[in-house]
Amino acid sequence: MINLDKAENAVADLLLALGVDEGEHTRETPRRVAKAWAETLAGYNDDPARHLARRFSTTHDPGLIIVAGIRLNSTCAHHLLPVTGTATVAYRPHPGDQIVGLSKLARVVHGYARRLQVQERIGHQVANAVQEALNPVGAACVITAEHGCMTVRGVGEPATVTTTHASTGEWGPGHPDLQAVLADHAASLR
Ligand SMILES: Nc1nc2c(ncn2[C@@H]2O[C@H](COP(=O)(O)OP(=O)(O)OP(=O)(O)O)[C@@H](O)[C@H]2O)c(=O)[nH]1
Ligand SMILES: [Zn+2]
Repeated sequence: MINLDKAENAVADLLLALGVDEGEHTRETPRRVAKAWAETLAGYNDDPARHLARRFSTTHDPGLIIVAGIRLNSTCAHHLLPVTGTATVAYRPHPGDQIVGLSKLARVVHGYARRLQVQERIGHQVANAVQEALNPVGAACVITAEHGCMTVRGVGEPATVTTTHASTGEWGPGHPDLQAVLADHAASLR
């Protein structure tokens, strides 16, 4: 849980250390930044898998379920800079198994993204949470994101985006369900 007062003091120290003072514009910046970090790291207050607890039964084979176009806002653990992009989450229940509400798959992504993260790990955490909760044939999380640490500093490659694939269960790279997931993900980026 973030300590707002300590974070505020630390940001005030940071501005001092950087030797910057923009008068009225930076006077309340330490408090603003502390509150912004509390929002950005809200995922640490959450067990994202809890969103998968409410289940619905089906009277038919639910087939392959893909939620594409989920907004991803995260923070690079190495540089504390934004990672922004799009996630796709998919799973294939066994016929007769229960399903979850579609919004919950986006909530799981948000819960893991709102932490200091590495893109590959977000995908693994999301796919594993779905696999553990529902024990489907397979689950996947595909993410395409822009890393501020590559676009606005450092190597300075503003056009780069990174795509990562995480899959569990029976879904290996050549699996037709996973190919369908990747196609939906690509379509969601257009
Ligand atoms: N695999 C992976 N690497 C990441 C991610 N986010 C940032 N990085 C990389 O983390 C690395 C940190 O490398 P360092 O050499 O320790 O840091 P640096 O000197 O700031 O590196 P540059 O970014 O190359 O300037 C960089 O190559 C980043 O591109 C991520 O989500 N996944
Ligand atoms: Zn980084």
